[in-house]
This record gives sequence, structure tokens and C-alpha cells, in this order.
Amino acid sequence: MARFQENDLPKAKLNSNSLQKALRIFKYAKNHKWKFFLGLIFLFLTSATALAFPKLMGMLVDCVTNKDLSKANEIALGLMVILGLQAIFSFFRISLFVNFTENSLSNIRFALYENLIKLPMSFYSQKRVGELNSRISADISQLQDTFSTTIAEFLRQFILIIGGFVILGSISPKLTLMMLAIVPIVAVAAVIFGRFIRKYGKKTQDKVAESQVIVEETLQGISNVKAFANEWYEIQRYKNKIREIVKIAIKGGQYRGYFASFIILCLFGCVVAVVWYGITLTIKGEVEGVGDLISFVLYTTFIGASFGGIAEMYAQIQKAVGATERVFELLEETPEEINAKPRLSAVEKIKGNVAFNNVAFSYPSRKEVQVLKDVNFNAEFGQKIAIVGPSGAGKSTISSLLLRFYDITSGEILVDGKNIYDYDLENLRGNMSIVPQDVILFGGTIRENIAYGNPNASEEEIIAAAKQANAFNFVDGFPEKFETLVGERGVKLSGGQRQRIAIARALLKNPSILILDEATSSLDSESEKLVQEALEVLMEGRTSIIIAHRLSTIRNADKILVLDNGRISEEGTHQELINLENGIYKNLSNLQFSNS
Ligand SMILES: Nc1ncnc2c1ncn2[C@@H]1O[C@H](COP(=O)(O)OP(=O)(O)OP(=O)(O)O)[C@@H](O)[C@H]1O
Repeated sequence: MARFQENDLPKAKLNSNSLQKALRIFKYAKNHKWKFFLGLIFLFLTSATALAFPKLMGMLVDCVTNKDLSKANEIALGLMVILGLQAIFSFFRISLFVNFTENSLSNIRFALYENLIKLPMSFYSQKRVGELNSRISADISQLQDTFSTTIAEFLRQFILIIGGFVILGSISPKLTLMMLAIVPIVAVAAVIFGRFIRKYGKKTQDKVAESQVIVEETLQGISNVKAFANEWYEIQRYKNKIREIVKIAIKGGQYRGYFASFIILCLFGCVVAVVWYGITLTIKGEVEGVGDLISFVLYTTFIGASFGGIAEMYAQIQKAVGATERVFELLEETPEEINAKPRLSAVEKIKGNVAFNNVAFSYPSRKEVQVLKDVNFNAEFGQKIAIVGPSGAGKSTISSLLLRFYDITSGEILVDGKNIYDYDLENLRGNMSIVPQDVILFGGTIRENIAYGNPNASEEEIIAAAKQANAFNFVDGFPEKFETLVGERGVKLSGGQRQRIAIARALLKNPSILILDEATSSLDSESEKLVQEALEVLMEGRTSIIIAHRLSTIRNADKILVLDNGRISEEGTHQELINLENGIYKNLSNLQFSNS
């Protein structure tokens, strides 16, 4: 699975258009906006106090020259007061920005999740969910850093640079000009150099990540590695990667060495040059005293450091603008018409007559391939309709269309004579249940997993459903019974046990239309018997659409549809289809029964 690091986030161009878009984020700040603006005031105050610091330090040094102790005391006290103020302002600035950011981000996270969970299946069939997830978390953490620190730091450095230059100009215009000529150039060179080094750092990280993937893959598939006696191959693969890491890391280290030499030579060289020139000017009387010179050097250091930091912060802000754009793209995707609130009214029961009339369909991600062509069939209330056919024929697609996961291309699907697109979506799905091929249980207790079919179910109803689904006995055998945790941190249930939980879940939902997707395809005969019994109970009094591979389980279906390459090529009862000369069903049936 691809993992996005913040380093990988693409930047967006900063122009009025992209900034305007990014500012929509304030919509999610709701009644916390004032914190951001109050934070800005504290930011301004912190920068102002920071700017007073070098000036006062200079004045303090002048007291040495003038041997003025009482003034020195006053200034030292002033400096302490300023430090105190700066500490207080900084505290409020940081707390306010963090408070604003966390509140806004929690609103954004919530809005994102709410929208994502409501997006139609067509959205998910075009996106890799793991990638989407790690992308969103990288985007959100970029926004978190930017809004809680980077913007404020960027503005603070900006104020320090402008303010610093104004004060420098007032101390000595000549010296300022000289400083302007060298410091920004060196600072910018340092930034470019730094970026280059970071690139090497990132390359090393990527290679380390690649090597970790090798370890992960081989340890997860260790039985495969051993069965193929391919230990030597994996060792070689890992060794090569490790060698690459060393090469790149050493190269990066060299550049870091150059960088350190560059900083010592140029940056400190510049400070020496400014100090030397300042001393010359002081001796000539063009700068007033040593104190001014000290202030000058301190301001220069401030400005140099700010120049260094501001470029990196600008890049961070560009990334945050890109992140906001992507987050908004997801927020603006059109969701399904789902309320996503607990239902107040009960589901309006439908009877369960289903009709597919001339249905054609292509998946939105592969429009050129027609998966279903001219599909026609009827399922009367209470009937069992089986769909069989080769892999990839489109059997599961039929169930997805009935659940309205995708919009059909042409034709119509009717439920109780009414077009499924005229139903309230929640109501339609509220009348259906699916027992899928791979039952996914949520990481909670068995009780919670069964109650997923009807969160309002009583204890007795849950137990009754478990009994009917042949699940009660194995659940009762666990020390914690219905409170047993399942999923990653709990017990691992077998395929058959999981299916019986899914059947109990479906029983609780009490649907009019039931979809069974190859529910018995991967079970041993004992488990299959238990599941099959539970399914018989479940199917009673409902319309069932059974997608099956094993023909033995569908012999008594009211109707069997044979799907071939997206078309229904045969239709009838088991007996009728068996009698078709050269029929697909007949062939399939001969194959399966001669094997078993
Ligand atoms: N989300 C999707 N996006 C694009 N194509 C898809 C998608 N899901 C299925 N398909 C394609 O649609 C065709 C029918 O798939 P479907 O899963 O309905 O077949 P199936 O008969 O149920 O197969 P199996 O018995 O192997 O489960 C296949 O060619 C498959 O590749």
C-alpha cells in the first residue's frame, strides 16, 4: 500500500485564486475564527517585543562605555519586562492558533468522514481505499502543522525582516546597504543548499522504506519463502537495497559536510565583515557607539535567520494550499441520498417482487466494457432465484445493481413494480440483506456484530437470531460468549462461523429481499451443512437471489439463470436445464457431479 509522507505532498501555486480557495477552510472554523484573529494580534505583539530586544541590548552595552550604572539597571529591568511580555504573548499566540486549528480540523475531519461514508460505490471502485486513507491523513497533518505553526512563524519572520530593516536603516544607512548586499544572498544560498541536502535525506528515507517493504513482505509470506527455499534470493534482494541506502546516505553526508563548511566560511564570514565595517564606521564616527554596533549585529543575525526560515515556510504554505484543495475536492464529491442519521420511522416494508427489464450496464471506471447486456428476469415474492455462470460473467454485478450501488446504463429494475430509482435509498436498502462471500466482521463483540442488522434488537432477539443461524452453540462455547471480541484484536472466527454470524445479522434485519453471494463456496462439508441449514431458515418467506458456484445447493431453486458473458443464456428449473442438449448448465452440472 502506498503511504504518503508529508514530503511527497505536491505544492500548489500561490495566487489569489488558490489562496481564496484555501481560505474556504475558515468556513469550518465556525465560531472559532476569532481565535485566529486574536492570535494574529498576539503575533504582532510578540514580534514587536522581539524587535525591541537588540536595541535595548545595544543601549545596555553603551552604559559600559558611559559607566552609567543607574541607566544600566533601568535598561536591564526593561529587558526583563520585555522578556516577560514576550513570554506571555507567545503563550497566548501559540495556544490560540492551536485551539483554532484543532477545532477547525476536527470539523473538517468530521465533514470529510461524513461525506466519504456517503459517497457512492462508483467513487470507491475508482479509488484505492488504502491510498485515499493515507493521502487524507497526510493532507490533514499538513494543514495541522501549517495552521498551528507555519503561518504564524511565516508572518513573525516577515515582520522581523521588515521591522529589522527599518531599525537598521535608522542606525546606519551605509552599514544597512552593505548588509543588504551580502546577507540575503548568503541566506538564500544556504536555503538552496539545505533543500538539496533534504532531497538526499528524503531519497535515503525512501530507500529505507523500500527495504522495510522487503522485510514486511518476506515475513508475512515467510511460509512461501521457505517452501520455495528462496531465502538466498530474499537475502540478496535485501542486501542490494541496504547497499543503495549506504551509498545515498554517504553522498548526503558529504553534502552536509560541504554545507557546514559553507556556513562557517560564508555566514560567519559575513558577520565578521559586517562587524569589521561597523567598527570602521564607528571609529570614523559615522555610527554612534559600540552599543549601536551590537544592536546592528544582533538585528543582522535576526534577519539572516529569518531569511533562512521564511523560504522553507513559504514552501510549507504552498503544500498546505495544495492539501486544502484536495480535501475540498473530497468534500465536494456528490454523496448518495443517504440521511446518515438514525432512522426515526421504521422501514416501509416492501413485498419483494423483483424484475430486471433489458438491463445493460458498464462500470463507470471501465465504460467501454459492457458487463451486463439485455438482462431480463423476474423474481416473484418468496421465490429462490439462482444465478450461475463462469467467473466474471457478471453475477455479483447483478446484486450490486439491485442494491443500487451503481446506476444502470439502460433498461429498468423494478421492485414491487416500482423503479428502484424512485425509492428512498435508505428504505430500499433497508429491505435488503446480503450475505457476502467474504464476511467482514467489525472489530467489536459478537453481540455488536449481530446487532449490526438491527441496532434496536433486544437481547432475546439477538439470541434467537443466533440460534436460528446455528451460531448459538459456538458462541456459547466461548468463555465470554456474546461479549467475545472478534477481529484483529479478538478471536479469529472460521469462515463458516463468520457466515453464520452474517446470517444472524441478516435474520435480525428481517429483509424482504435476500442476496446470497456464493455463501457456501469455501466451506468444508460439516460447516456447509450448518450454514446451509441456517440459510434455509433465513430464506423462508423472502425473495432470495442466490449467486452460486456449487450447483448442489440450488437444485431446488424456483428458477436458475445461467449468465454467460453478461447475458442470460439459459433460464429454467434444474430439471428443465438438465434436459437442454449442449446447454451450459448441463455441462457445468456434468462436470461438477462427475468430480464430486
Ligand atoms: N468495480 C468494478 N469496476 C470495474 N469492473 C468491474 C468491477 N467489478 C467487477 N468488474 C468486472 O465486471 C465483470 C463481472 O464481474 P462480477 O464480479 O459481476 O462477475 P462474477 O460473475 O460475479 O464473477 P465471480 O464468479 O468470479 O465472482 C468482470 O469482468 C469484472 O472484471
